[in-house]
Amino acid sequence: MSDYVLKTSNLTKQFKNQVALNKVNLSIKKGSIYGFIGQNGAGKSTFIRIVTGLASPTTGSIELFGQSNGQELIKARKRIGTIIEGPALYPHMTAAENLEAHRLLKGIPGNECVERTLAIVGLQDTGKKKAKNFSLGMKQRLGIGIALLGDPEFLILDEPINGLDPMGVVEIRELLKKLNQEYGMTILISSHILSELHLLATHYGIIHKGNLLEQLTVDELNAKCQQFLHIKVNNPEKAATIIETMLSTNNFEVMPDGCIKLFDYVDTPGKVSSILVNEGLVIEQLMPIGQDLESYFMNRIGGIHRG
Ligand SMILES: Nc1ncnc2c1ncn2[C@@H]1O[C@H](COP(=O)(O)OP(=O)(O)OP(=O)(O)O)[C@@H](O)[C@H]1O
Repeated sequence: MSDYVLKTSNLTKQFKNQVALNKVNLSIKKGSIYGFIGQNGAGKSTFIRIVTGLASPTTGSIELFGQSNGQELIKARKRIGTIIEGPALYPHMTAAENLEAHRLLKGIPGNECVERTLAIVGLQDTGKKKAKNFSLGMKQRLGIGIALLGDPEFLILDEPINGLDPMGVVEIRELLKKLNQEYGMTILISSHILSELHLLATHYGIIHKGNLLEQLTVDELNAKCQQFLHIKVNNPEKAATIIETMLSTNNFEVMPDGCIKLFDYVDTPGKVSSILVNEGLVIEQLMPIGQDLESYFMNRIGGIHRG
């Protein structure tokens, strides 16, 4: 059994004079939450449409649950749950009625799944309230509920957080975490804002102008974005002792060249410098280094440097 739910090989989509995807080799590990990041027009929707079978590639191939051809690939696609172009809700129906209508459309036997799904997405207490009166976050959760009918193993969501208020973002994040951790679902979620996927994705893929620039794990991304104070003094050993005793932290590293990376006090460099100076050290350099997630993304795609 492959460890991967999805693997693409040189996936390319060319519209008349526009290359929407250029030889994309993307892989998604079973059990991961894969954050697919790219600006508007980067190629995310085109990628998702090909994976879900709504469009075909110009060249290249996809392997889904180990299947890449004909009927087997069609069968493998039945193991995907997705929201295509916004949740297909019936505005005059309640949450339960919406789920029931979609259950019948999908030909899923037995209506027990309706109550179960309502509970999973946290809409079990919405009673007679019609979908048109739901908040955006609730609508999105109902859309995810519809995608969950049929017990998919792989959930694909195109910009599900787009336009939600902060509360809605938290609701969706918590729901997706639950689906991943409690139900073992693998999730592909696209966004044009990297920081939206922070605290959620375990893996990231950055796409720009149809090219997959980088795939990295959350630990690799955090390491790249880690902020620290870069300190260069005349006596690093003494500085290390002072940091430990007077700043009560050992969250620092003395580098081979004698420079110190201090991972605490990044927002209060003045406190660090005054203590070091008071203890008689000469500071040659002391500055915060590192970047936030959004700056990393912008730098990676060649945008403006804000870090
Ligand atoms: N049917 C089409 N015909 C021609 N060009 C298309 C078509 N669909 C997409 N494109 C182009 O392909 C590129 C990638 O579009 P795509 O919708 O995949 O990007 P995206 O990352 O999903 O962005 P968005 O979030 O804006 O949808 C864009 O330049 C877009 O204009």
